[in-house]
Formats: sequence, structure tokens, C-alpha cells
Amino acid sequence: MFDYSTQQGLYSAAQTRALDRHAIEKGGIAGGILMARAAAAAWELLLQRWPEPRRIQVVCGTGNNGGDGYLLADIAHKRGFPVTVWQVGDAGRIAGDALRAREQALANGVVVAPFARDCLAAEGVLVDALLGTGLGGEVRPAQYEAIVAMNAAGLPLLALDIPSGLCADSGRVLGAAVKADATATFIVAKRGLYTGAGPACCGDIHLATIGVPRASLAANPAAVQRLDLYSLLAQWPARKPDAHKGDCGRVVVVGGDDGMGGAILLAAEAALRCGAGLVSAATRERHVSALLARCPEAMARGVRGGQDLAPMLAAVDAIALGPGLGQSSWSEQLFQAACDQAACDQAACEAQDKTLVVDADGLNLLAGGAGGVRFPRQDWVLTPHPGEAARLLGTDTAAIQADRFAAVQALQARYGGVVVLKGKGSLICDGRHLLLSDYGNPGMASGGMGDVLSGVIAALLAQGLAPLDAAALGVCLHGAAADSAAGAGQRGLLASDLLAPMRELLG
Ligand SMILES: NC(=O)C1=CN([C@@H]2O[C@H](COP(=O)(O)OP(=O)(O)OC[C@H]3O[C@@H](n4cnc5c(N)ncnc54)[C@H](OP(=O)(O)O)[C@@H]3O)[C@@H](O)[C@H]2O)[C@@H](O)CC1
Ligand SMILES: Nc1ncnc2c1ncn2[C@@H]1O[C@H](COP(=O)(O)OP(=O)(O)O)[C@@H](O)[C@H]1O
Ligand SMILES: [K+]
Repeated sequence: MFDYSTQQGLYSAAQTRALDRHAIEKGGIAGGILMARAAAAAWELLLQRWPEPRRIQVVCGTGNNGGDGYLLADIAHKRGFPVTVWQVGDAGRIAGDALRAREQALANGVVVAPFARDCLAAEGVLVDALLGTGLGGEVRPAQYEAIVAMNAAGLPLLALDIPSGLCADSGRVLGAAVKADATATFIVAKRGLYTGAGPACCGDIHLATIGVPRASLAANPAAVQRLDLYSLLAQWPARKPDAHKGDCGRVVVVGGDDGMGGAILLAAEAALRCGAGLVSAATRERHVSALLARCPEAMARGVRGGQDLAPMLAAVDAIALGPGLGQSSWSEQLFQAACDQAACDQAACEAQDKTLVVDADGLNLLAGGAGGVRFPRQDWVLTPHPGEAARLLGTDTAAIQADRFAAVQALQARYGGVVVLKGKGSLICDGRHLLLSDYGNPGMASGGMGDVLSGVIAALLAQGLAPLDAAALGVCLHGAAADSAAGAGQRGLLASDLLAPMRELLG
């Protein structure tokens, strides 16, 4: 198993508060000092991004996020920039460090005025210091209006800690959220910044750890890890010099019903390009010649049903079940045969018996109860996109996206094994680990991308990686290859464009 403890931790709002408290009470760093450091780090980022702002407008709320904003305004004012603070909400509610920050800014001559409709001037840089990790529930009308106004201003926008209106825990928009060009986040990275609506709201994310003691971090370990492809690759030993194809694993890809022959071809080719020793494709007879013409290294077989498939599965390491599988009676037979063939219990799984990667219509058949397949089971990796996840949990896509962390955990609890919830900020869960990959880009919103991913994960399983490691490395590799292939343009990216960069990344 890979060691995930060295990956970057992602934190919830409650954990961040606990960390702040620990740093203040045990670390002896006053809250006001942390606030001043946060403001200084954000100011530095602002000047890096927008070196000569004609003006700075800071929209402040009544909590400590607003306090960060007041101190940033104070720094800008001292440096001679024209600054205005627009105060949202009743200033009488401001207390503690935030109140001291406001008083300092006022005493130094920063212009502070109540936020009003149309108050924002159309020049300079806007700073969002309205709501941070203290946001609870849907945003109230006054804050909603300020968020809409900030987004409509058409100005460069820097969010402090978290774009206002974004839920730090889930990455869901709570009514309305600021769409920032950059976010300066403080102390630790928050989990909601990297999945769901988070990436679209944050722009570039910059973490300023502001000197929180190591002991405070150690006392509050993160429950989610953000994956770094290269540190995973570094944990995967190189092939031994005398390796032969039998050492590199056998994969069978199962699918390609009428009209979907390309899906099975993509999965087979991806498995080969990611290093599987031998790859067979079990598909409709009529797809065999096209598959062999494009990819002669694959062993393509036409199968009429479960009885033809079973012998092909006898001596394999990983089965990718679902690319273009369809939902016909042929599909159901293949689905059942593959599920029956794979080992079903924990012991066999740990003994590196065959593992199933279930995707696409394999997941739809599972959700529909096809073949009476029983679960939970440990010998599979399920790779649903949010629509498939909704079917598997009997809910709708919006509910999945509203809390992707909860959704992936619920899927894993019900179905067992390893679950990958795809989409921006893909999540991977085996019941003990909760991992996030933020590689990938909107160029991947095109047919066939998921088929490639199932081939990749199957190839990594076949080469001996544990299911969680194969899923984690596979998802990162797939997304990073798409980032490399997209280059300057995302439109028109094809799933097959990922094959060459994946190979390069694997080294
Ligand atoms: N020492 C530290 O701790 C450090 C903290 N730091 C900073 O503090 C931030 C956390 O500060 P926080 O906890 O004060 O909360 P914050 O995000 O300002 O929100 C509270 C405000 O929001 C309001 N509000 C809440 N829900 C609402 C809703 N649904 N709709 C509308 N309004 C709503 C709530 O209003 P109330 O309900 O009280 O009327 C209150 O005014 C953190 O993100 C970081 O930036 C850094 O300086 C580093 C050191
Ligand atoms: N905007 C995006 N950002 C990052 N990754 C994306 C984005 N859109 C799609 N992807 C990735 O592309 C793949 C699409 O898979 P899927 O929806 O199953 O495609 P298909 O069914 O067409 O094969 C997933 O791995 C998903 O995470
Ligand atoms: K904010």
C-alpha cells in the first residue's frame, strides 16, 4: 500500500477552528497575530497578481473574515493605495479580533462605508472578506446581495480564505457564491475548495500557512488527502530488469455492445498503454476486426454470452467491466459472468486474486439489481460519475454534488471495495482513506474519457497495485495526462489523446 500520510491534508471548517484554537491556546500565538499574518499574505498575493491596482475595494462581513479584510485594507492604505471598505451587516455585531482590526483601520484613516446597492466603483481590485469558514447555512439576503454585486462588478477578485458563499466542507454553493480569480486560503487548505463548485469559485488557490505550529497540525490530522501524482509514482518500484509479460498482469476488458465498439477499444488500448502485460477484449463479434485493426496488441474475442466469457476470465488479474457494455440481455449475461468469476471475499482480494473495475453500464446494471449480484464486496473498484452515483444510491445528481464527500462514503459503505466518484475534484474512498485528485480539466467533458480510466485502473491492478493505490494513481494519471494533452486548448480534447501523455508520465 502507498503511504498517503505525506499527501497534503484537506480540512473541514470545524477542524480549521480547532487548529486556530490550538495555535492560540497551546501555541501561544494571539488570534490578532494570525489575522495580521493572514492579511499580509493576502496583500502579497494581491500585488503579485495585480501589481499596480488603481484602487482597492474590500467587502467586509462582521466576522473574523471581515477582520482579515480590515487589516488588508489598512496595509494597502499605509502603502498609499486608494482603499474603501464596504461593510456588509450591522457593524455593531463586530467583536474581538475583528473589532480591533476595524478600529485599527479606522484610526489609520481607511475609508469605511456601509455596503449599498451599486456602491462598487468600476475600477481596481475587489477583495472578498465577507464570509469565511464561519458561514452556517444558506447565505442571508444582505450577504446574497453583496455576493451578486461582487460577481457583477467585472473586476479582478481576490477571495480571503474561501470565496464567500462556498461551503468549506462540501464545495457546495450555499445560495450564491463569489467567483474569484484567486483565493488566499489561510493555515490549511479547506476540502470544499477542490471539489464540486469549489474550483470554479476559487480561481487559483494559494495557501498561506501563517506560521501555525507543527504541533497544532499534528493534533488535528486531516481526514482527506489531496493526491500528488509524482509522489505516488515515486512509491511504485520500477520494473525489474528481467520482467516478462507474465509479471505484468493480464487484463480482460468486457463490453462494447452494438453501437459502442469504441468504448471497449479505448479501455483495451489504455490498459496496454499503462503497462498491462496481456490485454484481452471480450466484445460483440462484429467489433473484433475493427479493434484488431486499430490495436493488434489486444487479443479480441467475440463472445455470444456468459458461457463464452467465463473461460476468458479464468486466469486474469483484473477485469474492466462496463465500457460500452449496454443493458441488453447480452450485457446482463456478461455482467453476471464477470461478477461470478471475480473473487468475492476479503481474503481472496488480499491474496491478489482478480479485481473487477466496474464502470458505465456495469454500474447501471448493478444499480438495477441485474444478476442478483450481492454486495458489499471487497474485490471491486467502482468508478461512477455523479449520474451513475445517483442511480447507485437511489437519489438524484444534485444530491450527490451537494456533498460529494458524503456521497462517496455512502457508496463505499453500501457497495464495499474502492469507490471513485468522478468529476472535478475526483474522490476515492475505501472506507478508511478519503483521497482527492484535482488533476483534470473541462476538456475531459467528452465521450470515452471514463472508458480510458477503467482500462488504466485495471492495468495498474494487474501489475500488482492494491485496489486503493490503483484507483488513486489511475485517477491522477488520467487527469494529469488530460492536462498535458489539453495544452492551451481544452475544446476538442479526445479520450485517445490521453494515451501518449499517460505513457510519458508513467516513465
Ligand atoms: N484566529 C482565527 O480564528 C483566525 C481566523 N481567520 C479568519 O476568520 C474566518 C473565520 O471567522 P469567523 O469564525 O468569525 O467566521 P466568518 O467566516 O467571518 O463568518 C462569520 C460571520 O458570517 C455571518 N454568517 C454566518 N452564517 C451566515 C449566513 N448563512 N448568511 C449570512 N451571514 C452569515 C455571521 O453573522 P452572524 O450570524 O453572527 O450574524 C458572522 O458575521 C476565517 O475564514 C479566516 O478568514 C484568519 O484571520 C486566521 C485567524
Ligand atoms: N471538468 C472536468 N474537470 C476534471 N475532470 C473531468 C471534468 N469533466 C470530466 N472529467 C473527468 O473525465 C472522466 C469522464 O468520465 P465519464 O463521465 O465516465 O465519461 P464517459 O462516460 O464519456 O467515458 C472522469 O474521469 C471525470 O473525472
Ligand atoms: K471570503
